[in-house]
Parts: sequence; C-alpha cells; structure tokens
Amino acid sequence: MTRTNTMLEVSGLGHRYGGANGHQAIADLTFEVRTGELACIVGPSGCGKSTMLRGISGLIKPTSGDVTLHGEPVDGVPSDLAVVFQDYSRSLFPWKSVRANVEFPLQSRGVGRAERRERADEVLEWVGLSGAAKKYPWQLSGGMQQRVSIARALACRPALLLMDEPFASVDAQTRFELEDLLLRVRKQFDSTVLLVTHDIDESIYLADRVFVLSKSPATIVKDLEIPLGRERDQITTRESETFVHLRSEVARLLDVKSAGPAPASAAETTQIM
Ligand SMILES: Nc1ncnc2c1ncn2[C@@H]1O[C@H](COP(=O)(O)OP(=O)(O)OP(=O)(O)O)[C@@H](O)[C@H]1O
Repeated sequence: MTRTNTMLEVSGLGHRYGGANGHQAIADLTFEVRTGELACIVGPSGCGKSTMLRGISGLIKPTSGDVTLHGEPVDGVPSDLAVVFQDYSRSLFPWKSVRANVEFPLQSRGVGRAERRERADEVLEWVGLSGAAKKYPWQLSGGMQQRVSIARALACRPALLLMDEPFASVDAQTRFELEDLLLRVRKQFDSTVLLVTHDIDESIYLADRVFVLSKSPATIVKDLEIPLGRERDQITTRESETFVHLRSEVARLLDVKSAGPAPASAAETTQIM
C-alpha cells in the first residue's frame, strides 16, 4: 500500500437502482478522507448513506463516478477494507467463539494460525474482551457483541474502516462507552475511519470532519472541520461552546426543527428523522 495523504477519494459517485427509469439513490458525491482521519457522514433517513457505503466498499458497482482507496480504483471489495454494521447479531457467527469470529476474516486473507491467534488476542484486549475469548456471541450483551465486531474489523488492520450506524442498536450508556472505545482504538492503531450516523451529536463528538448530506438523492451540502482536538470527553466536550455551535450548524443544515439548546444530559442527543 502506498501511504498517501488521501486514503479515500470519492468522485462524482452516483447510483440508480433499477436501470435508466429506476430510483436515483445518490446523485453526485465528491469528497476525500485523509489518511488517519476520522470522518463522519450525517444525513437524513433514506438519503442514500448505505448505498454510498456499498459503493465505496465495492459491494455494488455504482452507476456513475469513481472511488479510489490509497490511489487505487475500487473494483470489487478491497482486502484492506473492513466494515462494521449496525446489526452485530447478524454479522457474528453464533456457532463460533468470540476468538474464532475475530480470526475468521484473517483466515480468508491467508494469515497463518499463530499470527491469527496473536492478532485476535491483541485486539480483544484492546476492546476489553480478553476474558470473553472462549465465549459465544449469544452469551454476551449487545455492547460486547459490537466490541467483537470492532475487534474483528481491527484485526484485519484495514487501511480504511467503514462503519454503518455502528452504535445505533445499543443503549445510550453503552453507546458512549463504544464511542470512547472507537476514539481510543483509532489513536492506538492510527486508523482511518469513515462512519455513518443519524446522530448529529455523535458525528461531532467523534469526528475530525463531518460531511452533511442532503435528502435523497444525496449530495454533500457541507464539509465541516471539527476543531475539538484529539482528546474528547463525553461531558466537557459536549458542553463546550464549539460543540454547541457546531451542533446547531449541522441541525440547521439538516433542517432539524427540534435541535434546541445543547442537551443538559449527555444521554439526550439529536436524532434526524
Ligand atoms: N436494493 C435497492 N433497490 C431499490 N431501491 C433501493 C435499494 N436499496 C435502497 N434503495 C432506495 O434508495 C434510497 C436510499 O437508501 P439507503 O438505504 O441507501 O438510504 P439510507 O440513508 O442508508 O437510509 P437509512 O437512514 O434509513 O438507513 C431509498 O429511497 C431506498 O428505498
């Protein structure tokens, strides 16, 4: 892999389902994610976020535009890309242990047995699940299962980690813990992350940069730098003036009528309908 300043380049990406007279899900998306950056995409429900991620990850062939990963065109699913989905219960194998789940994609990438074990143990330690390596996913809480999904993605040492609403199916407290876990692991592994979320506050809390999408067919209405520094805290960051200002700006761009003032409790966040 060539280490360039741009990890992901999306240029004029569009996708129409169902042929010429079908449904235009995304129109003309152009943006870049820099190497080492954590970028969030926030947009209204149904605007085409999943379609965009499918196009970027090579799961579908977009009907227009180009995607390049570290300078190479994406054509099919790149082996150095990993995706974490919202629905952890369907993405983990219930009959495999936690460790075997984490090792699984390494096997198909040709990583030898000893290294698979070493990498799995390293990432499981990082997500705080060393003690659960021999358990099965169904023996774990939802938040723990999503930690396993994150560990599995990290074990592949992806050039780019794509995350599709990864924390949307867990309770508020667990969500904050997982957000902080993501901030810690991206620092540890120097990861480049593109995360899609409905949650304005989450996008600002996590990101170095937020791309705000329009309604379907999606285009980018704003590319916002988030000058909150690398160290973030669920209470003090969220009550800072910069955070509150950015939150209102994104809500305005998305035309969210109920954004109001910053939440008194970190558990209240702004969801886009
Ligand atoms: N396989 C498909 N065939 C036809 N239309 C589709 C298909 N997948 C998605 N769509 C349509 O494309 C549009 C964008 O869908 P997509 O799932 O990408 O949006 P989204 O922003 O991820 O939605 P949500 O926020 O609800 O998860 C929607 O109108 C959807 O109905």
